Amino acid sequence: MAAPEVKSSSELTMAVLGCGTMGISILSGILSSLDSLAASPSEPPTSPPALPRHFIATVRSPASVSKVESALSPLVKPAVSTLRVLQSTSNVSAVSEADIILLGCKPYMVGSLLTASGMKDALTVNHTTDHARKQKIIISICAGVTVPDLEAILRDDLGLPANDLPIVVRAMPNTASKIRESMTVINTVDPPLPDSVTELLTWIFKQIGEVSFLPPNLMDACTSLCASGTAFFALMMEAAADGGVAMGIPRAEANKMAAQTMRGAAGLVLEGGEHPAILREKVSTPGGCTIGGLLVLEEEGVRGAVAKAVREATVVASLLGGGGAKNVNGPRR
Ligand SMILES: NC(=O)C1=CN([C@@H]2O[C@H](COP(=O)(O)OP(=O)(O)OC[C@H]3O[C@@H](n4cnc5c(N)ncnc54)[C@H](OP(=O)(O)O)[C@@H]3O)[C@@H](O)[C@H]2O)C=CC1
Ligand SMILES: O=C(O)[C@@H]1CCC=N1
Repeated sequence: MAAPEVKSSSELTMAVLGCGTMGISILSGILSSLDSLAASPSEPPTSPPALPRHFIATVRSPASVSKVESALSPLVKPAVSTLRVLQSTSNVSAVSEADIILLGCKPYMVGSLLTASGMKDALTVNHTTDHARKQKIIISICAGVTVPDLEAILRDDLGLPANDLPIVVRAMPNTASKIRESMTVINTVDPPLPDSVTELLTWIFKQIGEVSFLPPNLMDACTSLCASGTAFFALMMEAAADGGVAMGIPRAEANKMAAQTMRGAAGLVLEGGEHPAILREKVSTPGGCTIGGLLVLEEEGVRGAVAKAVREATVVASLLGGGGAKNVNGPRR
């Protein structure tokens, strides 16, 4: 664990407030990426002028401090990056020190965390220095919490003057950030973010996977398709492996075969440029086993069920910012 260091102008500090499953996944990806960049310095420079190299992660409990330290410390390389893992009592000092603040807490915690005593000073722009350099960037990955929600908390609840508001960004990554295979959607805003901020955001999220920019009205659907989607595909993978086990394949082999087959199908679409429907047809020999299996899936309504799950999770996601959804799946069905 490295101690805080004097930063050069090309080094930014990023604080992750609430470094749980997602915070660990995102920091794992970024730390690995910084290490790879340092290992291949001859590559053409495509990075923004200043990169996040100093990281502060906060969590509530001492047990989580140990968990985050053991997950991330092996990825911190001296001369490349530094990391401090602190308890939530240090949220304000972490924000004070940071250029970029990633909100990785649960959606219902955002209000209390951003209005903690001392947070106003920690977030206030220092007008005695260069404004552009000192305006902090808050990136929220919290499901259902919109940019206007965050700005209202900062302006109305915390009392920050409008011209002192940090730059607020909503992004939706997924847990595959950990292996740098996230699908992250960044919420576009009007007026657009400054180019330098877009460049920095793109760099951050490109280090952990693919990045798309979409308007705010689609962010809940993106949360469902990309973030919850990891769990949806995991369930399908598990179901396919179960079928294999039922037909005699050992569990470990079945899990590996299901996962690699899913990866292969995804690769044919993403890298091979194949449309999913054409891919499905190419595998379906007339009178063969694939069409037999596919028709069972259609008769059982799998297509409709999967699409309905994406629609349902979109609705639930939209309710998470206002204190949480009650009776998930209850009143809407
Ligand atoms: N899980 C996912 O796949 C995805 C989640 N998201 C969003 O990401 C956010 C985080 O989700 P996830 O990582 O699953 O949640 P976790 O529960 O894994 O992580 C939340 C973290 O917040 C910490 N925490 C609690 N209170 C405080 C506090 N006052 N100050 C600082 N830290 C605190 C917790 O610490 P402790 O462990 O000590 O309680 C924990 O480490 C959510 O808003 C969710 O909507 C977005 C995309 C995908
Ligand atoms: O289920 C949830 O609420 C979180 C947000 C997106 C993925 N997991």
